[in-house]
Amino acid sequence: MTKKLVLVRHGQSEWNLANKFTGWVDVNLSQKGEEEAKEAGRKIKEAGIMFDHAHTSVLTRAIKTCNFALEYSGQMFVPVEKSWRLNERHYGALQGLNKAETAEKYGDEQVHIWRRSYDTLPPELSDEEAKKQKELPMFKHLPADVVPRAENLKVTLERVLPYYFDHIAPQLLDGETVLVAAHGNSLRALAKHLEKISDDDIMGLEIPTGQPLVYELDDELNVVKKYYL
Ligand SMILES: O=C(O)[C@@H](CO)OP(=O)(O)O
Repeated sequence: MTKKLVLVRHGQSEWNLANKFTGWVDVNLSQKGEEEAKEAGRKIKEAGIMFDHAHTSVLTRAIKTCNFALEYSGQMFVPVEKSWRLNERHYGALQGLNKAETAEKYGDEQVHIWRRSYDTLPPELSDEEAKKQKELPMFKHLPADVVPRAENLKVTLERVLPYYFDHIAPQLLDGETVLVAAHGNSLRALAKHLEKISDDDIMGLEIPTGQPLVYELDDELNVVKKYYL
């Protein structure tokens, strides 16, 4: 039996709009982002997709996108699980900086490497910033060892996959239809695994905001079909 997994990258955030590196900073959706998330819900409804479970990160922009997608597809009853493991990739000391200004300072090439290379880490948070981050209510229950100071896609993949294997895959294997509302890079990590994309080729994969991406999977969770609604 074909299994269905739908990924939705959160709608445009206030920092996507301001062109700032965001990562684990908990910014809100922009007006346009809310509209994108509602539209994702309408598209899901139109496609007749009904979910058994939904998963999102602990960051507001993804949670709101998940809620809007469920509300506008008429299925707010669906149980939602939240995990830090679905958070955006941590952008380290780049968080809060403007992407264009950073490219002027360090060069386009360096910024492209920080943004899209599989295994180059961006500069880390300072001790003081790391301490402040750890005190935030959404992270204070996490062991210090798992709160990053910076992540590349490789590290992101390594913390997303255990969640996929333990929480999402078992539901798919039970024949359930699952929604994951998360972030550009946590979803790129998941897509890399599902589509068996190489470390080099993953640099070229972009997932647009607010557009539901459907994977149809076989009994061993291999992708048989992939399409955007
Ligand atoms: O700033 C971020 O956290 C991400 C996603 O918006 O940016 P990038 O496109 O560089 O991965």
